[in-house]
Amino acid sequence: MLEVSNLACSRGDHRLFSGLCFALSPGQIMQVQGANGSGKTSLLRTLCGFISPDEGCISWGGTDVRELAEDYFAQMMYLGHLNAIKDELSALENLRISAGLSGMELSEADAIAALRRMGIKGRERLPTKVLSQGQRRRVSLARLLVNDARLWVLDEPLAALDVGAVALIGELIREHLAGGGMVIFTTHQPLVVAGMEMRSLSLS
Ligand SMILES: Nc1ncnc2c1ncn2[C@@H]1O[C@H](COP(=O)(O)OP(=O)(O)OP(=O)(O)O)[C@@H](O)[C@H]1O
Repeated sequence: MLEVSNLACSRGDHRLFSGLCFALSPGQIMQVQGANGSGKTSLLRTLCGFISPDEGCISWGGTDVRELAEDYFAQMMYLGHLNAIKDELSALENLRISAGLSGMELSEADAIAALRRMGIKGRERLPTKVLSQGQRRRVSLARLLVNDARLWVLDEPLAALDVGAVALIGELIREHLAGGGMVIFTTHQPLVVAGMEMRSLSLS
């Protein structure tokens, strides 16, 4: 379980949020809502340990994530709103390298299967710089299919996706939750995850 208590964060001299408390259990999904600049990305990055909070505690399974360090990072998958893929490398290379960086060996066949599920069939070996924005986003999201992280932290996962890909992400999230995973995410577009209660947290 992820537990957040009394979390406060500032960027520059501006306090974005304070006194934030919530918990996320296996099978639960939570959407972080708020206007542009309200601090959604900052909250997600704080949960991932990229930003140190001003105050408060983030714990995973009852232990402070600062103590768990790598043990926490190994159970978490963060996808930022930038795709974090290398333009010169193919979709296949990007996916296999990012799996390797997470400590997983991903076979070419498994990588191709993940990319095909994400609709990248026939373009797996092209440099990603020649793919469309939506295709590049799909390559980035294919990482969700090839990791066993319990906690998915997704910043604007639907950006640039067409209707079919949005539905696919909804299905991937549903499968992840059904398997005991947890998801915290932001989006400015509607996301439907069939049969799952969507919790929300609003920043102002
Ligand atoms: N490194 C930084 N230094 C100073 N201010 C920052 C920094 N990073 C973010 N901010 C500011 O913090 C505020 C919150 O930014 P953040 O990206 O968390 O918002 P957001 O809710 O995700 O916005 P959006 O919906 O536009 O993506 C913004 O005013 C932003 O300018």
